[in-house]
Amino acid sequence: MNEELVQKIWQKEGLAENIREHCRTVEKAALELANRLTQKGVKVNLDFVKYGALLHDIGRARDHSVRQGITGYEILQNYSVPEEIRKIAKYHVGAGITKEETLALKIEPVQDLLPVTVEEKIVSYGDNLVAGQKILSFQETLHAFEQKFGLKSGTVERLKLEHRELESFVTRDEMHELEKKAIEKGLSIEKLMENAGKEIARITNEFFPVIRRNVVCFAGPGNNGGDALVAARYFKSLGAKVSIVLLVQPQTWEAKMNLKRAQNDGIEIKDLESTSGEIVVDGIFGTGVRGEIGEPFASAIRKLNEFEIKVAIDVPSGLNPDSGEEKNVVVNTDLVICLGRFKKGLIGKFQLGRVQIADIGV
Ligand SMILES: NC(=O)C1=CN([C@@H]2O[C@H](COP(=O)(O)OP(=O)(O)OC[C@H]3O[C@@H](n4cnc5c(N)ncnc54)[C@H](O)[C@@H]3O)[C@@H](O)[C@H]2O)[C@@H](O)CC1
Ligand SMILES: [K+]
Repeated sequence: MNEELVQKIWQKEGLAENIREHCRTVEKAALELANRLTQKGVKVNLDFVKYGALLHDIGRARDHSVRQGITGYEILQNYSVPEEIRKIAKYHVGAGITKEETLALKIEPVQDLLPVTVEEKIVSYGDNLVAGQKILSFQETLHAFEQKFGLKSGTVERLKLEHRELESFVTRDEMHELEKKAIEKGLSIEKLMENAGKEIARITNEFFPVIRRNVVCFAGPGNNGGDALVAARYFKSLGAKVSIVLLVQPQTWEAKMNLKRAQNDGIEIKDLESTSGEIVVDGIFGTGVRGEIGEPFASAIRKLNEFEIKVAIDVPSGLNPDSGEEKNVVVNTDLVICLGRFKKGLIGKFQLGRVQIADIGV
């Protein structure tokens, strides 16, 4: 891939001059963001970002509808452009488009058009920040999006998620600092854990209604397990049939306390072997995971992966929260609910929207 090929494609497809200029501005915004991420140790392919930005609007040579991303993808199939760059064009429109929205907008074929990789998200987000030839701040962009799409629209929600993933993520240590500051301000781990459990149940229920369904909460030794024990109580109050799989006795005071509360609430504790259900909540390990995963945790992760719907608390167990490296076993999650902030190790790993952020007060 090189500049010459970009020029050739622009020329051959007859892309209007003002759109070419717009693409140059998006290239600038996207590369600035990509460089900031690289400096923070996030792996980004700068070529994909550069050429993806330059070609993201190629569909507009023929198509000015919301389908232009797919049209662009189709155009780029006629050239020797890497698939990673074609997909940047395909998924850049708005802050991505969901399958349901493609149906409503009559975009065919009906499908999710949501960015996944870090490069796809950078170009989609960079494009959103550009108004005409100007690069706006996130706040200015958010305001404009709220005016255009409505405060509670899916597009505005996804723009915020792009911002949280690309511009306000944290490492394990940074999260620890935020937690300390919250405690100095008068919050406690107990309160943060209560907030976390409540939000996990609420957000899960929004994606996968839990009423009358079997929800199994897997709890590991630390505070990630504590969150799962709190969530169990809230799932019950939402009408789910809840049980807990306790892999080891809780190790922290807050988790121990919440085990008692769950038991007092009449929630059943089940063995790993006898458990089954539809929705499973992964509270095995969060940001405190270290080294390889041994027993009984490795078997628990394998068992958990057999459930139909898998929701991870904070980080899928088995994933390094800073580097994103996968350990010997890892939870294949459908939805991750990050507590307080997006965790660095998850950048570029999930389709936009599949990582939600729970506000816990930090
Ligand atoms: N940071 C915050 O503000 C908050 C964090 N909370 C939760 O707390 C979590 C972090 O809690 P913890 O620091 O207790 O950590 P974890 O719950 O992630 O796990 C730590 C525990 O697992 C054990 N462990 C780690 N790696 C292991 C391995 N490979 N094999 C076997 N055992 C292993 C450790 O010995 C320790 O007992 C977060 O991910 C989040 O879910 C919430 O409770 C609310 C607030
Ligand atoms: K987890």
